[in-house]
Amino acid sequence: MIRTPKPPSVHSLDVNDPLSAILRPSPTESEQDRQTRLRLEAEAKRVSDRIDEQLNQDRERFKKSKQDVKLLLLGQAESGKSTLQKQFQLLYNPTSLDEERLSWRAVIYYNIARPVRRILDALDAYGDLDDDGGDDFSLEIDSKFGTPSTARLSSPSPGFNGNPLEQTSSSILAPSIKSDYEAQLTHLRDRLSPLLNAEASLAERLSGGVDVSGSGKGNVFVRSGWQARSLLGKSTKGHNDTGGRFSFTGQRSSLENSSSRMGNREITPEGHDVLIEEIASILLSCKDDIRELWEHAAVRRLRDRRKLRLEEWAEFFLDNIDRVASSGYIPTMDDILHARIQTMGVAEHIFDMSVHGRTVTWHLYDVGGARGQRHTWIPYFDDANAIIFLAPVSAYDQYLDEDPRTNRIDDSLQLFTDICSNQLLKKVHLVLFLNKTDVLQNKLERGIKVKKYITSYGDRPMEFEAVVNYFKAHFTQVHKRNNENKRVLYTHLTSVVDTKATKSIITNVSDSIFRKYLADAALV
Ligand SMILES: Nc1nc2c(ncn2[C@@H]2O[C@H](COP(=O)(O)OP(=O)(O)OP(=O)(O)O)[C@@H](O)[C@H]2O)c(=O)[nH]1
Ligand SMILES: [Mg+2]
Repeated sequence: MIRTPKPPSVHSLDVNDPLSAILRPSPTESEQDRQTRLRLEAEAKRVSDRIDEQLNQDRERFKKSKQDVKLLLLGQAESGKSTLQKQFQLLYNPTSLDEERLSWRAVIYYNIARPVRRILDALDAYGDLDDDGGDDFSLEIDSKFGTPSTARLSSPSPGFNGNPLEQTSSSILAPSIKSDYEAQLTHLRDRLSPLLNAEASLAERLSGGVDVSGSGKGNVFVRSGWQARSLLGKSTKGHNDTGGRFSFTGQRSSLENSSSRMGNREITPEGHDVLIEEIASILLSCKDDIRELWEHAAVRRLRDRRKLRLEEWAEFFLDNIDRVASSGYIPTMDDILHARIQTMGVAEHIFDMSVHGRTVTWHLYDVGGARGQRHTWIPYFDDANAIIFLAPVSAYDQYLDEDPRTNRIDDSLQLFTDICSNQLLKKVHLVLFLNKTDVLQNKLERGIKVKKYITSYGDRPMEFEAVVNYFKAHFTQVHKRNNENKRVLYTHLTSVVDTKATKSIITNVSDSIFRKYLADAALV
């Protein structure tokens, strides 16, 4: 070996290599220059070694994660994916959801402020409806529903986008009743104005200032880890006592930036969340007005006539307004399961699960289901072991926020067709949740006819079993038509807000996903 009189450089210099020639120190290099060069080279080597080490770690993690189970939750917006994710979290990493309890107040308060505004707007638009006797608009139905792969229901009445304000008012009132009614309404509006004003601040808090165009009724989208904005100093990522992990996908840096920015401004040194405490006191002071509005005969009439259609979560929180608006309110698990906030992008949740004496790491991907979010799913298809596809069977009388001409069941069927026929997903274990069965039951009890929205349903009975079987047959047919690999479709009727029932379904589904995973691993 040739020893150089000077300390070796980090670069090995080959006399024939033109790059080495450039890097070679000048023969006239002074001692001071030499020291500087050596210091810089040592620093460069340190950085380079750190990068190598990081790359090695990433490679190891990637190799190991190849052995993990990857489960995608897919389905249209509002189908229940994030709610199902919360049920997984409750089952396999319960303390993490417990730690988030307080941060859910922002969502729940938003889930109250927004419907209160919609009720007032509907009252403005329709007045004290007592005239037309008719219920909601009628729809033309496309008989193509019988062929799900091309199924499409035709447009509802022009101008409708789920917002009653966009429909024309046809209120006719006796003048004296009208003035009483208007006085009442004006009074309520005044009393509720602080809450209405708070809506925008809540939206800003939840979205971190990100405005997503095409979000339909003006709903707020959140990125994974939004809870960090309200967690009063607790971290939502990293390991915790139970070994469960929660990680962010793709958007970590912007989330962390906004989290600390907002945290500094809005959390007092005593740990009080200024904005949320302020809104809690507004709610407390107008709790009776909200109840009065919610129970008002005019509002009941608008709901009965279906001029005002509130989503299940809005009804849930307005029904529970006394409890939720009380002082010192802390959300219950049931409240958290009912809270609604739209997912943006893909959120990855990681936890360990022990099945048949083996502990395996699971990656659960909860995706945003709105049309504008669906392109973000594709990078996750390559690696997926299993999919749970959620289709809300209660949605037969609803239309997409993103496209008010598309019936939600149609959209679900079309999306399911895309998933079943996707080449990247051909070998993936496939589970179908026909979800929101409790909401379906409720709609049928209220006499909301399936036939009115889906003519092909015809005169079949307005009974739960018949309706569910009808929808199930359509999904099964889609699967059969796109099933060269003869894969099994596991179907469950679910209401994912029901913790007890969902727990047993999750256990059952996890078990079958794991068996398939082991079988595949044995073949590799
Ligand atoms: N009653 C009832 N409500 C449900 C059920 N499943 C979901 N929900 C509610 O429906 C709303 C929407 O559910 P999410 O889980 O947020 O829907 P998502 O599929 O994640 O929606 P995106 O994030 O927009 O794609 C929430 O308020 C849930 O509480 C169910 O089976 N029954
Ligand atoms: Mg979601």
